[in-house]
Parts: sequence; structure tokens; C-alpha cells
Amino acid sequence: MNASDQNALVIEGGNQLKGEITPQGAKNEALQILCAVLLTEEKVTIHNIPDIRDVNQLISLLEDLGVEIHKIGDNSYAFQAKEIDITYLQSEEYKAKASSLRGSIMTLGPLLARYKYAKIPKPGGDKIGRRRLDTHFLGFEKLGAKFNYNSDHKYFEIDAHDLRGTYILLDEPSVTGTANVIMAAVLAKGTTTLYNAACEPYIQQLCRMLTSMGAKITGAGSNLLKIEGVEQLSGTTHTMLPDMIEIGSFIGLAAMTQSEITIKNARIDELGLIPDIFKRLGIQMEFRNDDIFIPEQEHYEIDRFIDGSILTVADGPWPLFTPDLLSIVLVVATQARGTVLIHQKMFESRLFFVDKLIDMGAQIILCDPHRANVIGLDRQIPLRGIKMTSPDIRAGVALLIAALSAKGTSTIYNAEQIDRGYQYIDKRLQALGANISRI
Ligand SMILES: CC(=O)N[C@H]1[C@@H](OP(=O)(O)OP(=O)(O)OC[C@H]2O[C@@H](n3ccc(=O)[nH]c3=O)[C@H](O)[C@@H]2O)O[C@H](CO)[C@@H](O)[C@@H]1O
Ligand SMILES: C=C(OP(=O)(O)O)C(=O)O
Repeated sequence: MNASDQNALVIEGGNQLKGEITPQGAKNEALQILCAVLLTEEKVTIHNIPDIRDVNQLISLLEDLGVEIHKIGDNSYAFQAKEIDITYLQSEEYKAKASSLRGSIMTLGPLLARYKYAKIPKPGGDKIGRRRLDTHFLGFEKLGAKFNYNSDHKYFEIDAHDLRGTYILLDEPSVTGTANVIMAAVLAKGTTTLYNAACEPYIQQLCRMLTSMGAKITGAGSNLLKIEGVEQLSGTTHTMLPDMIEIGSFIGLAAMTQSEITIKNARIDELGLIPDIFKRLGIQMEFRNDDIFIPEQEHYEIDRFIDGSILTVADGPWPLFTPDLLSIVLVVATQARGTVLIHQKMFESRLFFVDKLIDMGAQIILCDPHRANVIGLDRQIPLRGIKMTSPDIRAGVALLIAALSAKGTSTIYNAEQIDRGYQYIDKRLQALGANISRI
């Protein structure tokens, strides 16, 4: 038995689910916000932190760097980065921990801002194609940092003795890259104008938090930010938004399993195009105050474009549709009535999980690494349970949704991929009536 066999989900499919589910705090926001605690020596209290693998690893990394951490509630922590042990960056332990998740890359900006030096191994995260980091380092260089990549030891090392605000046109609106440059710029001398910035709700939340710490940022929510450097930042209290990717996943789950589900406290105002895209797949939903009610639906029919042509669902930087939900859209389409073209523009290896769906009986043509054509089965034939391995976090949840709708038993190996981003997923879905166990 290998390691991945030891963390598997066994799913008995075909049950209709029913009930209420509350989304966890947003994983990708948490990774930014946690890194921002390094920017001040004062206390920062954070609420709604999801209890998931990536986030817990980042918290542990902060602790190793010398941040004082107190758990003050189920999902609340107090952090105080009075003194940071910069020598820890030279240790093998740091290398192992920092390279195990993507979010660790965002310690760079705060470390540069406060300690003028940072070092990081190639970060981890999903293997979903090339994940370049140029935007981060080009941005730091524009602010005056000297960057060196040690290809023997696979380390990025940066010196930033004199960070100065300037005009930066990012080469692409990278989410973590934008967060890094913002965090380096808030304590730099002078004003930084950041154009082609990412503006996902994660970034907007980071800007809100930094502003409440005393940073001077305008333009949050747009792709043009102005950051006037300040001498120092103070402590604050911040609450994470609900995870929009979990919310989209639960909408997809309800449709696929023909279930009536209410997603509680969804912060609908922050979901951008997400509800609209699921509505175009034919999924009905009602907004009840801040809850999303998804009724049991026997059939759902994929819309066409106004000119009658086949619908395409594609990803893009915010406010376009997030790439992290395309796998879910794809799986939901397998049981819809109609056809859709899924176009994953950003990542070249994120659609490769469709072979598992095809094994389960789904009708999908993988046109190339970026595009898949899904011909919905309209529940005429259920998917069949199979044994499979989860290649990445969102494919993992898409396969879980497929398994919950399928006839028979499925086993999903490598379930830690799912645990990286979904809090107690088996227990929370069991509470809705799902038949899931962990082996
Ligand atoms: C920890 C974290 O927050 N991870 C998220 C973050 O990763 P991350 O910040 O690593 O992703 P980036 O925004 O840097 O870009 C992701 C990929 O898309 C490509 N790209 C990006 C922008 C663009 O306009 N065109 C383009 O092709 C990049 O070259 C890169 O290969 O943002 C991704 C894109 O939303 C999400 O999938 C990840 O879940
Ligand atoms: C790709 C993702 O995460 P990461 O960037 O941490 O790999 C994701 O959250 O979908």
C-alpha cells in the first residue's frame, strides 16, 4: 500500500442530499492575509480561518519564523510578528515546508518590506501546468530589489535594501504576484502605481486589511492601484470572506446529485459571475437574503449564446470567471441537457482529469489540453462508480461530485489533495446525507 492509498475517500453514489451547508473561510484569501501579519510587530487577529492543510502549513511556517500565535477560537487566531528569525530561511526545514504549498511565496513581499531580505524555494501547489513566478520578481525588481535564482539549490533570493515606489505595469494580472508586490510596496519609500493588477476578492480583502493597518491604498477592486508607502503598520482585526470556490462547488454538487441544498451566508455580493455561469448551465437558484437556495431539479438545460451557438465557459482574471471552478462546471455539464465547450485558458494541465469522467461514462471530447467539449447525458444514463486518483484540488472535488451522483461505489485516492482546500469535507457532506467514508 502506498501513501496515497492510505488517504482515500470511498463514496457510495446515487443518494439525494438535503440540508444546509455553511462555506468555510476562503483558502486563497487566507494564504495572503496570513502572510500580511509579518508586516507589523503589533497583534493581528484573524477570524474565519479555514482548518485546511495548506493554511495550517502556512501557520506552522509563520510560527517557525518566530511569529507568536494563539488560537483564540475554532477558526480564529491572534498573530504577533514582534521578531522574525531571518536565519531560519537558511534551514533545510524551511526549504521543505515552504516548498510544500503555493501560498508560502507570499511571505516574500512582507519579508522584503520589513527585513530587506527574503529567500524561498520553488513553492508547491497544484501541478496544473507551468506556474511561472516572473510577475513577482519583475515587480520586486521594479521596486529596487536585486533578485537571484540559484538553479543548483532551486532557491530564489532577494535583497531589497532600498525599496522605492515607482510605476509598475505587471506582465500579467497574477493573483499571488499582485499580493506580493502590494505587500512590498506598502512600506516602500514613495508612491507605487500598480497597473494590470489582479483584483480578485482575495486581493480586495488584502487591501482592506492593509488599509485598516494604516497602509495608503486606493483603487482596490480595479486593476490600477496607488500605494503610498508609510513608515510602519499597526495591528488590526480581519475576517475572511466565505470561500467562493466552495460555494461554486456546492452549487454544482446540488445540481449533479439532484438535491435541495441551502448554502448559508454566501456573501452573494462578492461572487461576481459565479452564480450567473451556473445559471447558464440551467441550474435554478434563489437568493434568500444572503443564502443561496438550490431546489431539487430533475433536469437542467445548458443555455446557448443569443445567436444559437454552443455555450463556451472560459476562465479569466477577475472579474471574469475563476479557473478554480472550471473543473466543477465541467463535471456538472456531464449530466445536463445540451452541450458546452469548456475553455481553460490559464493552465495547460487542468483538464486531464476528464479521462476519469470518461471512464465513469461521461461524454467528453478533450479537444486539446485547454478545451473540452461536454455532451450532457441529461440523466438518461448515470455515471458509474470507479477507482480513481485525484490529480489536483479542484479536479478532486469535481470527481467527488461525480462519484456522489454515480451508480455504485467509487474510491478517490490521494484525498489529501482535496483536504488541502476543503475543510472536513467528508463530515460536512455526510451531514447532508452523503455516503462517504475515509480509509
Ligand atoms: C494560492 C492562490 O491564490 N492560488 C490561485 C492563484 O494562483 P497564482 O497566483 O499562482 O496564479 P497566477 O494568477 O499567477 O496565474 C495562474 C496562471 O495563469 C496564467 N495567466 C494568468 C493571468 C493571465 O491573464 N493569463 C494567464 O495565462 C499564468 O501565466 C499562470 O500560469 O491564482 C490562480 C488564477 O486565478 C488560481 O488558479 C489559484 O488557485
Ligand atoms: C490551484 C489552486 O491552489 P494553489 O494555487 O494553492 O495550487 C486552487 O486553489 O485551485
